[in-house]
Amino acid sequence: MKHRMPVIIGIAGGTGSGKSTFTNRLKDEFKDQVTVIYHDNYYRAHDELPFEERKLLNYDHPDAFETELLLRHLELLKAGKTIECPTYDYSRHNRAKETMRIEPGRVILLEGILVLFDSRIRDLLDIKVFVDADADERILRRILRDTKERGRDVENIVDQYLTTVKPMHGLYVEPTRAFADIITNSGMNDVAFDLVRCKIREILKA
Ligand SMILES: Nc1ncnc2c1ncn2[C@@H]1O[C@H](COP(=O)(O)OP(=O)(O)O)[C@@H](O)[C@H]1O
Ligand SMILES: Nc1ccn([C@@H]2O[C@H](COP(=O)(O)O)[C@@H](O)[C@H]2O)c(=O)n1
Repeated sequence: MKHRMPVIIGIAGGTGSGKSTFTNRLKDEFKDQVTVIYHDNYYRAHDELPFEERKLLNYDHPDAFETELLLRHLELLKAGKTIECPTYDYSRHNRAKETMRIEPGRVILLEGILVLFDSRIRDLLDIKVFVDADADERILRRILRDTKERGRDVENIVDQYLTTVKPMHGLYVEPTRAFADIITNSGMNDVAFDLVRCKIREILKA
């Protein structure tokens, strides 16, 4: 049977905006019919640096990501090939040893703060979503999440937010809203969810 190119849906937005919430709702709905790729898994490996230096790096600048690898992987998936996706360990600020095999599916969700930043990635996206939320809500959510799930303490989260997360958001994340086809005010917004859900159903039926 002829291979059909996967449709790639980019889900962008600031930290804590609700990207994963939105993505997970779609994954729950479509299960194995959609594949999720987390941009965070493409953070560069920094085995050459000790932990104390890795924790001070700027993780909100586009250069923090290995974009060439992500591009290559998206091209391979588009060509119907399987990829070995890297995985990331936030508690060590480094790429993990394990990789994840990803088979080419009909629909790929690509989620991350900067998935709409690079024009080469953007060109591979068929639908672009930007999840929006007020900065105060985002940082509060991040504090709760990162202390529970990413092995961080509040002092470190606040310091990182003020030195890199907030300024990079204004410079690199926020401007990509202009590229979005759909802007939603929350990952829990049912209308936006329904729009994307209908679109995916249509693609899977075709
Ligand atoms: N609309 C919302 N109302 C309340 N909590 C939310 C909402 N959206 C997300 N959250 C919570 O905030 C945290 C961060 O959301 P998440 O979807 O992981 O954001 P992102 O992937 O954009 O960083 C999670 O714990 C999530 O459950
Ligand atoms: N070692 C790292 C790598 C990334 N981050 C932060 O993750 C944020 C992106 O993930 P979201 O789920 O919040 O969208 C980004 O803002 C980085 O600052 C980190 O803290 N440490």
